[in-house]
Amino acid sequence: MITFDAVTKRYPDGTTAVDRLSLEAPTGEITVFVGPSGCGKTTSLRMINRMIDATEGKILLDGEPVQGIDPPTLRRGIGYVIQQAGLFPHRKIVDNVATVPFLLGWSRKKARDRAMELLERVGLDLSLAERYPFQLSGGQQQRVGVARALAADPPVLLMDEPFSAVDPVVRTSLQDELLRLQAELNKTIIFVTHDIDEAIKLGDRVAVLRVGGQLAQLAAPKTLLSEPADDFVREFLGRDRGIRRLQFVPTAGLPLRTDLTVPEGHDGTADEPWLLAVTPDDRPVGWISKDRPGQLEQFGTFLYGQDPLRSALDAALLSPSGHAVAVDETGQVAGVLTRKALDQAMMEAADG
Ligand SMILES: Nc1ncnc2c1ncn2[C@@H]1O[C@H](COP(=O)(O)OP(=O)(O)OP(=O)(O)O)[C@@H](O)[C@H]1O
Repeated sequence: MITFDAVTKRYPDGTTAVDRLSLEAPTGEITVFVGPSGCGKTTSLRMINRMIDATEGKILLDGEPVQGIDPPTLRRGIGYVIQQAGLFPHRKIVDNVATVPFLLGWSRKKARDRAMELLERVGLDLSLAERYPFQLSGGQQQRVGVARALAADPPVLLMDEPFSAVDPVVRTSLQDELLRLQAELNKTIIFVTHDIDEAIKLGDRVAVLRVGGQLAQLAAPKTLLSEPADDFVREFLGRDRGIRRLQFVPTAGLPLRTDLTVPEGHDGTADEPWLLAVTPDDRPVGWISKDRPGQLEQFGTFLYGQDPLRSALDAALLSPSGHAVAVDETGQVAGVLTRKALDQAMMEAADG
């Protein structure tokens, strides 16, 4: 566990970057620091591995003040990932990752084997191992940065806006990869971002900081969205806070209609305005409208019971029928969540 106990950082020019920050980042969890530019996120992060020293207060690592640990020893137990990956430009990818284990006294072969294992773990093609950083895309470099930070198997990982320099698609896949890795590794991670969506997706807990370096709120993402502590947090969360909340509402147990599916090629005659055409093994093909029976209209699906209500809403909005198609893990239709049932579920979510 990492503990901030009334930590203040004043720079020599008088700027108070962090102001009496107190919080706990539990072991094995991702704690996200989020807030507007200049609110002290990076300063807070760097005080943990003593790249910056606190002016007042204490930071404890499993109860031990970091101020009492010499920086090289401290940093051996702390991986650090930054925005532009910060790779050594003249070393091959495999050697970038092997550097830390090698410095820790591992044999060159063992360090390289470990590096290859980690490159695979972060989802990189091993054929890239012999390349130099400039021969990789930004997203690939970022994965190498994560592999390198994990090389010495540190219990703590500090990540400073690690995914903000890549495009949104790559960014989403890096986020997914981090969550997948974390489910295996259970590191204690502090993750800095200014992107509230990223904070909500990745954080077990999210600390919202305001300019001046004060903690505005520390809460689980769901609580943050439903009970923002004050106007600053509410505003920072943005206008679509209501939609984001649906991310945390389960679809398990929602009533599905199973009488709206018909075999492919059906002529659309029924009392229903919309019917869902399915293959013989129950995979959705398209919606048939009573008004345009010869035409298949597009549909949207969500994984029933696993995807949240936000995905069901998205599926409904993707289709002119306004209904969402619920599928199971095999892709077969579990039923149809009608617009009416969806509206009901959203109303209940807003009340709760
Ligand atoms: N070396 C320094 N000397 C003086 N002031 C500094 C120094 N480094 C940072 N600051 C100031 O401290 C405050 C917090 O900076 P910090 O980099 O921690 O913010 P941040 O939340 O990480 O910002 P960003 O999202 O823009 O990276 C800012 O007002 C910044 O200008």
